[in-house]
Amino acid sequence: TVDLAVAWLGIQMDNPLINASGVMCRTVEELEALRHSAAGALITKSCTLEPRKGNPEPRYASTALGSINSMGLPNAGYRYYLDYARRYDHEHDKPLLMSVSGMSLEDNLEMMAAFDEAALPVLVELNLSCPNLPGKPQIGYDFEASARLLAEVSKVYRRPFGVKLPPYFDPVHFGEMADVLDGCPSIGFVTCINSIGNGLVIDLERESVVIRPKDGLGGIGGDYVLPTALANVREFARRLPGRHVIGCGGIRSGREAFMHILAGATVVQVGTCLYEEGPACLTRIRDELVCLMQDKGYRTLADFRGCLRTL
Ligand SMILES: O=C1NC(=O)NC(C(=O)O)N1
Repeated sequence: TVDLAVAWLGIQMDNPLINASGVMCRTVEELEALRHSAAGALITKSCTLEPRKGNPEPRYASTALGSINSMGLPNAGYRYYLDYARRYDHEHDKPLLMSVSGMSLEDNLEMMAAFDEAALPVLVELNLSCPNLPGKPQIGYDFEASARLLAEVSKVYRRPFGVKLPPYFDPVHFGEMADVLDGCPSIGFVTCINSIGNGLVIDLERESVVIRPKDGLGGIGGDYVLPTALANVREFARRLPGRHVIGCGGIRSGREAFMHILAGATVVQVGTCLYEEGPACLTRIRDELVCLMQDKGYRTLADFRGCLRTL
């Protein structure tokens, strides 16, 4: 029989599926639905110091091959998610991860210090890659700013944490960001990838863009991003052997989940597919992954993790 269990950074999951931060995780109701789903763990919507309404709508659209979004970090503020984490039954329930995405270095430090003070058995994923804040660049594309932020965060948050990275598209950049992360001992995991930023989807009939913010520019997710996501997973897993990589991008069946793990991912996150299909997709993907492993003769995820063949 197949065993999907994963133990990493002090948490135990009975399967490797997590929601991607931002999808179905902004309210307690959504988080509770995820907690009752087949997800092996759940992660909260990236939080900011104060609540945010986010960008003007329409700010999400689906396409035949995936999605485009410019949500603009709508969230209830970090205190709301910290409160949910305080009430959470960490000992008996599935692991809870928290995503943090401050609007400034100071905001990130204030939130991370609060999370440190709370000393909850959660894993924090620091978002370096939101592409949808007008006028603000993705920190993950500024290697020096990323290094400074991680050094400062490590001083106020004294436990291992992770980062959500944007996609990189050049081996030199994989190397530069891996060097930044290698230089920060607190980084226990990296999540590759966030949406591919600032794409443009056009509605041919209306001869129009499909989302309002930034004249139609938004983060791309879904089938479009799978090859880029797999490349980032494999390249960071190779360069950071002592850290975990969470694979995110283009997963909509057991097949892509298998590919991400084959490329080196410890566990995987599901975004666009979860948004479009709802939490039942996690049951489907989990079962598809089991069947695929059975067909291939694998009993555990470790039997094939990181074993992608080259030619
Ligand atoms: O990090 C993020 N990635 C996205 O694709 N969208 C959200 C957002 O816009 O809130 N944030």
